[in-house]
Amino acid sequence: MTDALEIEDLRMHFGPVRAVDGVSLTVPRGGVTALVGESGSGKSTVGRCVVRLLKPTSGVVRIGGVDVTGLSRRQLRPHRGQVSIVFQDPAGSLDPRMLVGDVVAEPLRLSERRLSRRDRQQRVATSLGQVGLREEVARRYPHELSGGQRQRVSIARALISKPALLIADEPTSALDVSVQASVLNLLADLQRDIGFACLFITHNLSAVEYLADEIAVMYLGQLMEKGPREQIFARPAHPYTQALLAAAPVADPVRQRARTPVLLGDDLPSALDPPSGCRFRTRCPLAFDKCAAEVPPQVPIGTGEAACHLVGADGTRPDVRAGAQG
Ligand SMILES: Nc1ncnc2c1ncn2[C@@H]1O[C@H](COP(=O)(O)OP(=O)(O)OP(=O)(O)O)[C@@H](O)[C@H]1O
Repeated sequence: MTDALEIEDLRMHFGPVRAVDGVSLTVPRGGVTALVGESGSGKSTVGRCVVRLLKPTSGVVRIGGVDVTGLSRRQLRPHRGQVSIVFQDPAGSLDPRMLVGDVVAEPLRLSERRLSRRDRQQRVATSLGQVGLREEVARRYPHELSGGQRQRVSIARALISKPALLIADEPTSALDVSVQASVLNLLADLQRDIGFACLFITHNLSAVEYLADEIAVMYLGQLMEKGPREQIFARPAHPYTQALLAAAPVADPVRQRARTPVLLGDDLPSALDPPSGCRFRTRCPLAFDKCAAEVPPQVPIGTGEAACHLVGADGTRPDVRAGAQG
């Protein structure tokens, strides 16, 4: 069966800025793939290419097996309802002059243009109900709602067209810490109940521990590692994944103590002038000559793959924690 989303060798260059520089990943039907990495690594740009807010410089994006990369706006129309996006900042992504009901109904005007007014209202009510909001919220304006309620409205709007694929771009990062978990749980419940596929974009690896089936780790426009969630958490192969895991806050204090913190001290280098060879080498405690000279290929490890010269085809993995100590 075809995947809900296939991305092949995607590149998005803004002039000299190589924001995305050869990314390949898939989201299986009904599955969740998390795209994880620090701010500025190019995650949002990948999401925007998938929903075609950006036209990729090169590469292929297939949604439900259909190559949408070269399609014009008009040719894209029949596929519009297939994929939706939820952004980080609900205040910025909801039109303040529109009533919530109209905001939520808007995607239907594109994907199901012949729907009667009554059917549309019914769909709005159903969609609001799914995200735990009462029907009368439809007659309010976005600014009359709390941040968490506004993000629920964004989710209702994204799901009203019954998309096969949802792009969730840091959907909880702009919210009060107190409501982040409830919105995350809502998305997880909806995903399980409705069964849409999801590309979940986040800088916070621990946020996806219970949500993602697959994890792809991105650094400066490229993937460092990808694989099944259990493997990424239990046996991370790439030094960058290991560093991210060591830096991620965990709820379990026993595991917290068992980890040696690895400092990702310096900021991300610029996508304007990325390091030669392995892009992570300038911050990697294990870097050696070869890392500057040669771009590491993706090597299969377990059921995933990692791009590191220290990952062996026989399954050997570097250990950043040991390296940092020694
Ligand atoms: N329209 C644009 N024009 C020029 N550069 C851009 C544009 N959009 C993004 N970039 C650059 O591309 C790189 C990746 O940005 P992107 O927003 O995709 O990263 P991110 O990992 O999603 O980070 P964040 O979580 O902060 O959004 C950054 O260096 C950013 O400055």
